[in-house]
Amino acid sequence: MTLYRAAVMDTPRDPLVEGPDALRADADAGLLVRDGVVAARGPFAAVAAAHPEEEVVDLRAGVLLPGFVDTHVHYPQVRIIGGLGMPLLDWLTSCALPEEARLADAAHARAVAREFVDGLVRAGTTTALVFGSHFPGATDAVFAAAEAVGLRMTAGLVVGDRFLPEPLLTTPDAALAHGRALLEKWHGRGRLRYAVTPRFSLSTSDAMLEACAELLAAREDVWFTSHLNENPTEIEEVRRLFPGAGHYLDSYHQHGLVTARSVLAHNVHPTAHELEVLAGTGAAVAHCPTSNCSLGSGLFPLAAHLDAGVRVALGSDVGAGSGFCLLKEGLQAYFVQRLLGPHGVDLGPAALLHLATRAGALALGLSDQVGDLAVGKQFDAVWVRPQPGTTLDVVLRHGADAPDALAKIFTLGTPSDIAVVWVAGRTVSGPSAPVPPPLPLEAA
Ligand SMILES: O=c1[nH]c(=O)c2nc[nH]c2[nH]1
Ligand SMILES: [Zn+2]
Repeated sequence: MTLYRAAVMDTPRDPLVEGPDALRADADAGLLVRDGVVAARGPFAAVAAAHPEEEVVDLRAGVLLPGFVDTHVHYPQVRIIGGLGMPLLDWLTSCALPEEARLADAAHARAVAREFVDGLVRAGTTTALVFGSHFPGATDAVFAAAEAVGLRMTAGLVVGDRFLPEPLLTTPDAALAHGRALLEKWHGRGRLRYAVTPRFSLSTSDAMLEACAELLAAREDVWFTSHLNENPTEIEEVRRLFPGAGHYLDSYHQHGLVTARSVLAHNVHPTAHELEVLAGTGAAVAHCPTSNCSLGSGLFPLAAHLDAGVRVALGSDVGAGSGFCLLKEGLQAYFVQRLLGPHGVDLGPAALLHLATRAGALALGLSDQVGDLAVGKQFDAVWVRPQPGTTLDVVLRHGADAPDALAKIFTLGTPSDIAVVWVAGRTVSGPSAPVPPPLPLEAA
């Protein structure tokens, strides 16, 4: 057992519903961790007195937060982060899809999988819903990389049978067979789960979406993820391709793909009826603010989602998004709501923390395990500890109170300020993280 002593902040209650007081901030907390689980929590003096024999790890030089939960991120796109200046469909054609085709090469895919998982944990992400690759071998590689590091990951084979470059195309039968094999191998293994992942309606025929439905029905605890209402040109094209669908969401819903185990990314341009269906089914939306800004997709209507009762969490959407760190996504979400003026939601620091942690856990059906640091939860945590003398270090030393410190962390924090990351009590990034094996590049 280990007794961590730290300033701890988390949001077991929802600040978007209950207001800023929902931030739980303990200036000098003791968290006793046994077998990767928070076994006791309270004022440090009280927990230490009750467990005098435990080794104490003193983290008071920084702030301890729950591990971040990224609800939308693309594994094959790590190396193309930063492709600026294009709207969605141009960016896909000239930037993302050519790079994704390179994952046909197994050694390349393994290297990218390692870079991807490493990028996530260095940024403090301990749980992620991941778009895999169009290639079964490459998707297998990202599961293996996540398992090796210990990342809590839900992912799946990305499938499509139109719009894509030829090497990325598949058929409904092949998608089903490959998806089933990956699901049987990885779903429920350790912290890994499978998500049925059609790329987006634009790249999937009704027959492909029917194959997705068949795979989703294979096991009751399998997840579903895809894209929705990201860009006006995309939406228009989906309307043309699915004349029988009432709207974009309907192209999935008609096949039974929209449920409480569905996470749809973006939804920047929803109709009122789509919000109603999302709320009614319990499906969640992954809000990807840096991606939406970078591709010029639009300003996310968070208020309309919340008013309709739709669950929303954050996604980095790497590689259209500008990096893995959910602190940056939180800040960008805040900026976007400010730009919406009277139509924006007032996102205080507690709301940003919730969106980056517990909201993601809720969206992924994992809130009984992760998302906050209550007793009984897994010790998935990040220690924000800026290097002495950095601007974040300076402003934290002159902060007023806990919400103020949290606002500063979201404003200035980067992966280099995240000193240690734990998943289930084990260090996955930081000084004592296991050194990963060498890249298998010689196999190329
Ligand atoms: O932001 C996005 N990134 C993608 O890779 C993608 N594919 C379909 N739609 C998409 N949107
Ligand atoms: Zn995406």
